[in-house]
Amino acid sequence: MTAEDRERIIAYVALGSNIDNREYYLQSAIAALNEETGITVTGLSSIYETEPVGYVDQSAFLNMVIQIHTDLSPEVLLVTLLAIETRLGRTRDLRWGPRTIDLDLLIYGDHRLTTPDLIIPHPRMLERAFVLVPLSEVLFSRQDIAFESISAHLEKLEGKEGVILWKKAQ
Ligand SMILES: Nc1ncnc2c1ncn2[C@@H]1O[C@H](COP(=O)(O)OP(=O)(O)OP(=O)(O)O)[C@@H](O)[C@H]1O
Ligand SMILES: Nc1nc2c(c(=O)[nH]1)N=C(CO)CN2
Repeated sequence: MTAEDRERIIAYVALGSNIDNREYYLQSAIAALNEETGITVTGLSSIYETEPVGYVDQSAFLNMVIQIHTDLSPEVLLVTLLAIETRLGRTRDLRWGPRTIDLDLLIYGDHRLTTPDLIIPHPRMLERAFVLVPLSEVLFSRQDIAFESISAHLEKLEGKEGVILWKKAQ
């Protein structure tokens, strides 16, 4: 089977960071994903500054969601996400604790999957406004943009322009 024969799946990945430099980690993760064979970044949400949820005694997060086109299987895609997290200094000291970068696979086409290592759709995404708000944005208004414009989009972060301070409703 050639690359052309393989099915291209549209998938959505959530990004989160709450260790400085948060913008650097988001940008680096998006660039790393786009450089992977079998992954093309095709859309992105705005970046939202959000209060920590779950374990609350930690710094505010930057969160966003991206759309990708991929011909990787869900399992290989997950391994790729975990490898990029590790390359960007992610450690796992505390569940839901501070992280340089968190990459969660939210949706993979219309597939449903439950294995010990991977659940799709992401089991906690419907409880998380910091996922649902940017996911809605990328689903409904920002599809299919060119990667070149992603860098321009992220440059807007300098001086915090374009960062929306958003607090979870109680
Ligand atoms: N859809 C998914 N996306 C990412 N990881 C998943 C998914 N389903 C299951 N996992 C598993 O969850 C494990 C732990 O992920 P991670 O350390 O990023 O969790 P977390 O971000 O702290 O918490 P949460 O899972 O609530 O977002 C991963 O190693 C992976 O095997
Ligand atoms: N605001 C916010 N809170 C969180 C986040 C996150 O990305 N943003 N991630 C968590 C574990 O996945 C736990 N809590």
